[in-house]
Amino acid sequence: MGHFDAGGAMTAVLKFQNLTLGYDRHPAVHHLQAEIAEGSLTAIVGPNGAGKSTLLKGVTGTLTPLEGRITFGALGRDDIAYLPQQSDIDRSFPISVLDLVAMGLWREIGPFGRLHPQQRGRVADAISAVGLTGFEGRPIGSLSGGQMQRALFARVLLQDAQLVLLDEPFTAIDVRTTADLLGVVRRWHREGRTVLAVLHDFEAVREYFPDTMMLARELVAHGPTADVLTAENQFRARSMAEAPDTDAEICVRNAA
Ligand SMILES: Nc1ncnc2c1ncn2[C@@H]1O[C@H](COP(=O)(O)OP(=O)(O)OP(=O)(O)O)[C@@H](O)[C@H]1O
Repeated sequence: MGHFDAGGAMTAVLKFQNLTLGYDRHPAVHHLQAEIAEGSLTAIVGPNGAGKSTLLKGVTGTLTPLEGRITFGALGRDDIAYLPQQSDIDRSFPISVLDLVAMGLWREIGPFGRLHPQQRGRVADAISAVGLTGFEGRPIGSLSGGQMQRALFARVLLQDAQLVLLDEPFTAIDVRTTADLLGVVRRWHREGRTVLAVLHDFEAVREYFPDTMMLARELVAHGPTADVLTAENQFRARSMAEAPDTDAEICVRNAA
């Protein structure tokens, strides 16, 4: 479960090698070189449009690199649980909280499988762990934003993945719900899972996330949170993000 092997070397769960990701050949993340240690709890921060969500989409495989690559240590890509931004989720889909959460067992039961009693118990445990007992039959469209986020966390809990990706999990979520869900994140960390979370609240990052990666299209800094969240790095990130994007087409830097 540790970050380091017997020789003290870091065990990487994920490696970004000269990674460029983008849309229609317009890069959003440039030439990223970084490694994510097994069991680490890392916040991804940076200004709007910095490429944070794009990076997570690269890890899930939704986006194929324009250049460079992403490699997975001992893990396969199917050992990832991903919580997208709330805005990317279709709440009009007519399913209950129970069905949404039970989708976390999809790998075990397949698309049309029935839940065994033992699996029903695990679904109930996950719903209880996020404080949603009593909401099982509610259509997801009737939930508040915070209740929906609790349900999505329960689904991730059931997925039992070694790598957990969270995209702005606490945006527009109240203090109490955030505290409860941060408890779930700490549990994953204690269990030795690797967690990457896109966050905007630096106070929460300082308090709960030992490591931070700061992006502004390019990597600004990556390492222990106190070393990364400096005023100087924040200033650099802002000026990099505000600079006009001269990469109208695929970036050719380092290509020569
Ligand atoms: N589907 C898309 N098609 C085209 N461009 C996109 C798409 N999604 C994102 N982009 C662009 O890629 C860049 C990075 O976007 P991304 O969503 O990764 O930023 P972010 O750091 O997550 O920002 P925020 O903090 O605002 O959520 C932005 O310039 C954005 O406009």
